Amino acid sequence: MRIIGLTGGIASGKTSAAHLFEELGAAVIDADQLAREVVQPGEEALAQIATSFGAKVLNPDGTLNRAALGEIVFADPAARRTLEGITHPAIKKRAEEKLERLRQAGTGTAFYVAPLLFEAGITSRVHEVWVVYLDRETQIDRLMARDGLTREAALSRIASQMPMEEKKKLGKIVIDNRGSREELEAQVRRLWREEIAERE
Ligand SMILES: CC(C)(COP(=O)(O)OP(=O)(O)OC[C@H]1O[C@@H](n2cnc3c(N)ncnc32)[C@H](O)[C@@H]1O)[C@@H](O)C(=O)NCCC(=O)NCCS
Ligand SMILES: Nc1ncnc2c1ncn2[C@@H]1O[C@H](COP(=O)(O)OP(=O)(O)OP(=O)(O)O)[C@@H](O)[C@H]1O
Repeated sequence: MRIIGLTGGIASGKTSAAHLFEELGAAVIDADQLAREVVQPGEEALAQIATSFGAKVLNPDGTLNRAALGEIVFADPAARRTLEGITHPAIKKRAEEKLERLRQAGTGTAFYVAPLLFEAGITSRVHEVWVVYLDRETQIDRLMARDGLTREAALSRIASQMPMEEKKKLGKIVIDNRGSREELEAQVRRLWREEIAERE
């Protein structure tokens, strides 16, 4: 099974691109989704987060208060590393399990969508890396609009990741998402045809 790592900066359009590939028939595993699964009530990682960060990162019903935790970790690199130390092993384990299931089902190509593919050193687990790219101002605008963040909060999230220009240099294929959704879709369709369908 060929595994394509799909990455890019925050709000670059990874999820949007992955949905389009999925509509065309691709198998997709999304690290952000796995990150949500591993902190569900009853999961070990949630208990560890509560121990490390205190009850202020929990909602009254015991679920994770993502906004409160986000405010802490995107302003403090040491806190972010603590959180990653808890969640990343659980995310990687779940990803391996899902990939194994796809392999057993005879899947030809699978996308592993992960914002921190480079930062977390997961590139060795995929066969090639594709990067969804966006210029900084468009990235700030889309991030503020999607998550209702101030410019300052958007900038601190962007600063917590490898700069997009660096990521762009490391991609075998770069999907340019500066344009419209239609332009994104056209690129995805072309890549599907030329890089996946014709090779399977
Ligand atoms: C801090 C948390 C609670 C904030 O939750 P929130 O719902 O606001 O954001 P969400 O999870 O949807 O992430 C949105 C985007 O933020 C960026 N991001 C998330 N975690 C990180 C991180 N540790 N470092 C840098 N960027 C990150 C990614 O681009 C991601 O796509 C959450 O992101 C989290 O648990 N992060 C740690 C797990 C992790 O590293 N996830 C990234 C995928 S491996
Ligand atoms: N070509 C486009 N034109 C306008 N808006 C877009 C385009 N592509 C994506 N968006 C919007 O930009 C925002 C970010 O896109 P998306 O959620 O796909 O990014 P992402 O890389 O998965 O982000 P994250 O790293 O935070 O998970 C979303 O609100 C999405 O609807």
